[in-house]
Amino acid sequence: MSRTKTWIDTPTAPAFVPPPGAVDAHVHVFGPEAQFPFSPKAKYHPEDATPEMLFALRDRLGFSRNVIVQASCHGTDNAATLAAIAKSGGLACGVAVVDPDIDLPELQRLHAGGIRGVRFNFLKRLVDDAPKGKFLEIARKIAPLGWHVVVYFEADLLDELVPFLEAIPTIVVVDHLGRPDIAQGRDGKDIIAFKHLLDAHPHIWTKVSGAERLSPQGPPFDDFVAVIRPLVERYPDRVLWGSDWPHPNMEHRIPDDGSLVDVIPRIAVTADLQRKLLIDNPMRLYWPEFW
Ligand SMILES: O=C(O)/C=C(\CC(=O)C(=O)O)C(=O)O
Repeated sequence: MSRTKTWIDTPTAPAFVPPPGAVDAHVHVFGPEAQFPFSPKAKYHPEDATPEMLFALRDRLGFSRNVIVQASCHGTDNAATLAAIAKSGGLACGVAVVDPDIDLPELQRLHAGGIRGVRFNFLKRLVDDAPKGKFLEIARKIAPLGWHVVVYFEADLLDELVPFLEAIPTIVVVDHLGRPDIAQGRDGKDIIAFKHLLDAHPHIWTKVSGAERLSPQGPPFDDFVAVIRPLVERYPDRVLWGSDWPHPNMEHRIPDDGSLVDVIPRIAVTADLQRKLLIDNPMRLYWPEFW
């Protein structure tokens, strides 16, 4: 598999200036492969996207902190994510991918390394299987540590996943809004179903991220803004935002991170909403000791 590069080295500086202390709550690191080889089961083979590159991007975009989410290309070996957190000087936390037989000492090691959640990935193009029963076992094990669960699925799976999401005993954060079809508009069936889910389950949060993946129109993402702004206003205390750098699998539509940041003030239109989205909500979840 040839290695793919899915990011711009020097993105545009955004016009929007995030408030001091803002958290970019969905990023990844890849490798470096020489030190942290990719999983034999990886479905893509990215170029190295190192912690140093991530921290330079964080500063360029005007953010203070990152949440590093273990990407599927590293499987359940969280070493690259942990190494990046360790290099961040306390400015990054992480979300791990773990096996169901993980024991308490290993969970405590991950906690000491800055992990605050686990991710369950349901995308068939990224993982071979997504065993709900085993995921629930993991969710029960991590709950006493005060961690939460991050779930990545596409809209066509939502109905089927509801009982599973209901059974998770922690906060659940849905990646990229459960990937609705934005072309359906703000009253489309995918968004209506997602609103029903959030209305009925106060423990379910969402990342209002992924404009570059979800918007058929592309920059400046007017279609995404029209559909997602009402959600930020409806669930102001349950939304997170992430750039998704280095944009895995986006080699054919590599986004400019500056243009993604400029979506923020259009979906969170007041200073109060921006503070909740970028500071209050992620800090409550990832750095509650400072909150
Ligand atoms: O990370 C993302 O936001 C999206 C991904 C990759 C991914 O999740 C993974 O590799 O674990 C995708 O849609 O290809």
